[in-house]
Amino acid sequence: MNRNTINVTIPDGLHEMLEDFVRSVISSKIKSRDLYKYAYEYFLSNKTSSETNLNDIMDDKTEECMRTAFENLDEYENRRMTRPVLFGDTFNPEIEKLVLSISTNEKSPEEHHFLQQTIPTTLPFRALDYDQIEEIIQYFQSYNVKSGEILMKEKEEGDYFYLIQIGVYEALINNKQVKIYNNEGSFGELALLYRQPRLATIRAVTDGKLWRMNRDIFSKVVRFVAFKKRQRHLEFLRNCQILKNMNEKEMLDVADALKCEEYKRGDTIIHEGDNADAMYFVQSGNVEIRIRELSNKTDYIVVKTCQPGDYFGERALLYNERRAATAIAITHCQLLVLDRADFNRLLGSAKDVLKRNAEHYKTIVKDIQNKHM
Ligand SMILES: Nc1ncnc2c1ncn2[C@@H]1O[C@@H]2COP(=O)(O)O[C@H]2[C@H]1O
Repeated sequence: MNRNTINVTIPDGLHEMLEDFVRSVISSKIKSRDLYKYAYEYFLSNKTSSETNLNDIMDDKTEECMRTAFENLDEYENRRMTRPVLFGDTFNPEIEKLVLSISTNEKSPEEHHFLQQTIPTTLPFRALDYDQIEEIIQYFQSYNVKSGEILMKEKEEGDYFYLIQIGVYEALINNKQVKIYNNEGSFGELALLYRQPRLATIRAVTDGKLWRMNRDIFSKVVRFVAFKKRQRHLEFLRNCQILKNMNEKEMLDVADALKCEEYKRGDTIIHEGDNADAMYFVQSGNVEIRIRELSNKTDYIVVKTCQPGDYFGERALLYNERRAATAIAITHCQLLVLDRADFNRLLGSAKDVLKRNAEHYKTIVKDIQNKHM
């Protein structure tokens, strides 16, 4: 063999992987300066999702949820989206375009309006913007149902996700009714999200009208929503002073762990004296931090007004104590919530920064109280 010849083996799939990446860069119009960042996120999300199978997502939390599901489907539905949605497929940011080759069907203005109003309130689609909702409306197809029709059967493979416009539907497990949908709600996403057999049978109790989306499109749309959510959280975290020493991977982990909560003006988010289970980042709106006033001159004093980018609720987690103050939404607010387990697992050295900042709280309260005297 010629001494200058090097024997190389090109792994199967390398060519396609690079080709997909290049196509994605071009179609997403990535600028030169963003190339590394984009590549990092692109390969990381592909890696994470291609390494994930049903066993990975069936962790303790999910298993516990599944068990609960058989007893109480409602409870499961409330909790099912509290963890990041993961799939066996590789994620491709090209789905951003949602160019999907299925026949779409025309909608009347009333139908369009119904979908426009209902989609954002449906769990799998909550993170979508107005434009994206407009885009996915076209992939819903109407489906008229007759009373008694079985829409899906327990233990069978999932085919469609359904959104209810009209009609009453019952969910049955082992022929026992576990839930009733009365002219609103959605069903059929669990089997599609988790690649598992249907957990329940759904039967129409009355004639009705549904909107449905097939498995492939649903999974693309939901992965797109998860991708968008991650991007949005990352963007927010990159501007957080307390996290500025974190590397990109650590920040991605935090981004995935965050859960978005909305509060109306006047809502109490946490209450002084309560046990603590999470900390909060203010994504939009303002939150007032109030402490009960013991001198009785006022009911409470305002120790801080949190702006977008600020955080609160970390102190009780840091010191394993009860809440030292009450937090009230003084405008409509969107908050990013990090629960206790993720706080302990993911914040690392950022906790030292939080501790240093929390050391000033007592002085701040004293200063304010002195001003009130
Ligand atoms: N001066 C302050 N004293 C106590 N808590 C404060 C103060 N300013 C802001 N806070 C926040 O209010 C939160 C109430 O819940 P925690 O005690 O978990 O954490 C507290 C802090 O994040």
